Amino acid sequence: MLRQLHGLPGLLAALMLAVLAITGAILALAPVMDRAAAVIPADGEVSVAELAGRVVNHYPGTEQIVRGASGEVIVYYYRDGQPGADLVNPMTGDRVAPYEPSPFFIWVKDLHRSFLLDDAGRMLAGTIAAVMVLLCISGILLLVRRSGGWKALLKPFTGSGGKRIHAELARFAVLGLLLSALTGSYMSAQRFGLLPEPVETGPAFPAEVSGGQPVPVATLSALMSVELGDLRELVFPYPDDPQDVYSLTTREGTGFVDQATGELLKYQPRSEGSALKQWVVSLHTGEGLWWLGLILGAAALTVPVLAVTGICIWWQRRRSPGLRPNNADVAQADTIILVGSEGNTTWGFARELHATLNKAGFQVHCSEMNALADQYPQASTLLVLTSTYGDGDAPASAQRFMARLEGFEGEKTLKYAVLGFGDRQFPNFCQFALYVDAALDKKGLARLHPIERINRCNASQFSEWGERLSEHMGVPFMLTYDPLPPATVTLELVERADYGLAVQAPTSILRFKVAGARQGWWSRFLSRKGAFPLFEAGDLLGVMPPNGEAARFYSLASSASDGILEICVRKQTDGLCSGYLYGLKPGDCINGFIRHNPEFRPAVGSHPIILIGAGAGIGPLAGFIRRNTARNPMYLYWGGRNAQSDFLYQPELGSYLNDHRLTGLNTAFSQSDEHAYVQDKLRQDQVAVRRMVDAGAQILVCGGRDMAVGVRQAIEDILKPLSTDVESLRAEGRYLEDVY
Ligand SMILES: Cc1cc2nc3c(=O)[nH]c(=O)nc-3n(C[C@H](O)[C@H](O)[C@H](O)COP(=O)(O)O)c2cc1C
Repeated sequence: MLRQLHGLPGLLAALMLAVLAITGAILALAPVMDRAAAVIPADGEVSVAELAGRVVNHYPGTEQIVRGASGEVIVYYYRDGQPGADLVNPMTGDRVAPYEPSPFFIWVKDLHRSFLLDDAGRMLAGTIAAVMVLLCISGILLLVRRSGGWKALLKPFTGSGGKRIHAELARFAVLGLLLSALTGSYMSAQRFGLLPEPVETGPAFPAEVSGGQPVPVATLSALMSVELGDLRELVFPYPDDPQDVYSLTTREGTGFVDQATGELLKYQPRSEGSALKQWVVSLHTGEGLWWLGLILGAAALTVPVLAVTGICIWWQRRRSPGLRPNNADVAQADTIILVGSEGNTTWGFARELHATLNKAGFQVHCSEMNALADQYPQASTLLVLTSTYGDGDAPASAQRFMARLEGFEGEKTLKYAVLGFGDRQFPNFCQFALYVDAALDKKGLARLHPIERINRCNASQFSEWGERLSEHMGVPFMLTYDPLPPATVTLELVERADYGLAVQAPTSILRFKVAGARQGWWSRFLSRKGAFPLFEAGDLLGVMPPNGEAARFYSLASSASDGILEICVRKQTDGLCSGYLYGLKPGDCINGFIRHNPEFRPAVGSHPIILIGAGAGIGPLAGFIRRNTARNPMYLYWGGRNAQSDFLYQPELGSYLNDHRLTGLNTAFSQSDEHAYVQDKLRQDQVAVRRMVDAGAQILVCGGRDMAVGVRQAIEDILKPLSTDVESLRAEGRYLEDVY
């Protein structure tokens, strides 16, 4: 909000602000030049009477003497019937120079006051001054936020480029700009009647004047008691009119002086309103305060630079979609997301992460990697999402990251996780993310979670990473983001098989007819919008829940060549989408799309495949077995609750065993006499499992998170004698998990 309040008016008014500022800076020179040209006597050295006496000696036709705000003395006179004005030396009354206001300054003043547009322009200038007040106040608050508090306002700023220049200049200039803007707004408001303007009528002409013989002006007692420094103007009486008087205006007020007696007649002190107005004018123009004028002028000169850098910042922010309006401040954030991106797709994932963590109650700051701050005082978690380009090079928004990391003084308590985005087709898959992970480790930061790499923006890999991150951060949340909104097709339920009701694990195998699916080469050839893509068991079916929430993903238990689309769904308590699917009757239709998941597939070849799952996790495993027409050795370990109630795929598995698509089946039922879980069966079978792994077996695990943790532990124990472990198998692509 604060940022919009600062940015939007700034953008709109940038050009006009620059005009006002530059002309203001030029005008600020006028008092300095006036002062430089003037002869200024010391305080108390010259009285108005002495000055007037000296001037009259040189200018017998003097009409008026004016003392400018910068101390210069101007005499207006008539000579040979012609009016004239000279700058004079108050010590002698001599002419210093003819008084000719510079046409250039007059033009600049008009431009400054009204954009050369009279009243309409004056109103516009007044509005711009008010916008400037708003910009200054919001800018000060942004500076405070950026520095991490009022006390830190004078500390060096972090950041680089335009942002840093903008912040540093603003810190230098903001008070001067605020003063100019406030006084300018005040003057405009008075001029247009928004604030009361003091009316200075002056005293009425004196009813009684001595009318005596005029005496020399230098001897008039009322003028002798006024110091030159207090004089504003002295207007002389008409020559040869004894009834006329001198009109004297000083800093304090206005009065009349009898030209024969020297007496002060009818003095009227200046009103408070008028004095205030004069002060405001001086504070705005620097008149009489030449040093303030210089400061204000210097501050005004920063405005064009602030406008240009402000526009650059705004443009950069628009181009970096990850910088969200609800982005927490560096100084306050407990979680930092840094994004390395060239084509902006990684920003989409970062946005989802940012929004999800925000919802989960974290104070999240998200920025590009190039904007790595020197420190994050409140942060405990640093999440880096980066793509890779070229030969393992940094993407555009991360090119300065490594250099900035050298100066990074982050807390050693800051824990980090790196998520790489790349493409396995490149030889250096997510190489830059690997470099970043190693560099952060070298810097002494602790890993919150080991680096993971996402191939071709795979949405389900991202969701799975989110699950593991959620575990590490100790707060439940789900990441669902699909960079390309999928084209859905309508699927009609043709058959369902229900299990598990008796053991409170209602689970259904749902089989859909794929409307619009085109199989084989013809499908590929046509491959037009709306055609259903080919799919394999282990791929994911994305289902849009009826209330329009984000898609939920279900592992496919069939391949396109099976002629049916099959999923296995366990109805979750309060599960929005699982409840929706579980409630379908044959003939009902849903909208779905395919998300390929090539990461979760049995390897081709003759090495044994060990399939491990529990509950509905059997779906893709059953699909793999169905497709095992080559009769490669395939073993299934599966856990349910009770053989009589939720033995999913029991008839199919029997027939797969019979035709040797399945080599061995080992089941565990937790609500039977044996009270066993699938990991218990693995341990019982550990010699066989170890032998298979030693022979190059691949393990695929599918099911709930708790089951996966138990299985991992069991396999870890089983592998101990082999001097290998789950992580090594995982790195070789021999331990795959599809966990939810
Ligand atoms: C020219 C080019 C070079 C790439 N080089 C690599 C690479 O070396 N390693 C890699 O894993 N991915 C590479 N990629 C894939 C991108 O990292 C991947 O598409 C990523 O999702 C892009 O994210 P971004 O749009 O946020 O930059 C490359 C992509 C392009 C277009």
